[in-house]
Amino acid sequence: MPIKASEFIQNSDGSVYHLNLLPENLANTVIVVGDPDRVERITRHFDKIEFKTRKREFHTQTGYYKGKRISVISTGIGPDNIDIVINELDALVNIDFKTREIKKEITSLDIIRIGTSGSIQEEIPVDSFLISESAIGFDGLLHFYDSEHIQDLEFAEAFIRHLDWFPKKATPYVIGGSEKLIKCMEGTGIYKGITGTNIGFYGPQGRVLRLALEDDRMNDKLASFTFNNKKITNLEMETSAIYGLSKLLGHHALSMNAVIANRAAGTFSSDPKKAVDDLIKYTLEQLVK
Ligand SMILES: O=P(O)(O)O[C@H]1O[C@H](CO)[C@@H](O)[C@H]1O
Ligand SMILES: O=c1cc[nH]c(=O)[nH]1
Repeated sequence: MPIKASEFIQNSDGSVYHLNLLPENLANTVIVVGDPDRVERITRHFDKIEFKTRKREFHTQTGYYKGKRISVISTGIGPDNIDIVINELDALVNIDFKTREIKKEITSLDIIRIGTSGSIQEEIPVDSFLISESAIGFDGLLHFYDSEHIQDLEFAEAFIRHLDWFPKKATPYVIGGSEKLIKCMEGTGIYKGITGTNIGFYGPQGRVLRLALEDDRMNDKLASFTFNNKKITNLEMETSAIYGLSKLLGHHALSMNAVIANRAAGTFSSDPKKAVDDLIKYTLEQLVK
């Protein structure tokens, strides 16, 4: 049965609604970044760019790095955008754009996020790199999908108890990153940890400018929580949603974080652009090693 016009939406040229892409425009290795300007900062290292498009915050370039075909796509900020990006990436490989039916053979993408993040552990300094071994989502997105079978429910329950989590906030969910991609990306001096994904940059990450927080001890409690000897290391705004939707759809996903803030120490990188550029170069090299 073809998927209805209101559910799987194609533009007049046949491309998918928000990303503006046709299946042939996408490589099977996809780098996702928050900032649209970061797309070019990645593809300037490419040997060749074969395709470029942009719509809203979703900028895409596909090309070759040392012979490997890679697409780079910006997601903009937040898990709501990730819902769009991962569903449309999956549609590009797993829905037939002519018949609008789900394909019999499912294709698995490698999806690597290169993002910025704030450390909540004092010993993880600014300008370091961190691989998100798993993610804890405070955003609630995954609960709209049939997803309990892929969540680490025990971890989430221990977390809720430790933080005395306010029940009007979304229930936290925990999802692992791709083992295959962790092996590909790990290296000397690269931290590994559990990344907290937040629905905002200020209050949801415990930042206070003029507004009081529901729990002003939240970041201390986040930092002191341990589960199976693992700690929550850093906060950002996309990884749990990427991990959750990718796992449900059968894709491999991993987040690489440039730590630009250290929340425990109250410090911020003096050159965040350099930290991101260094992480871009590292990640590209690991993909072709
Ligand atoms: O640098 P990017 O990839 O945008 O990631 C981080 O930076 C943004 C907030 O400044 C959020 O998107 C957060 O996840
Ligand atoms: O502290 C930080 C830094 C970058 N991105 C975030 O979401 N938080």
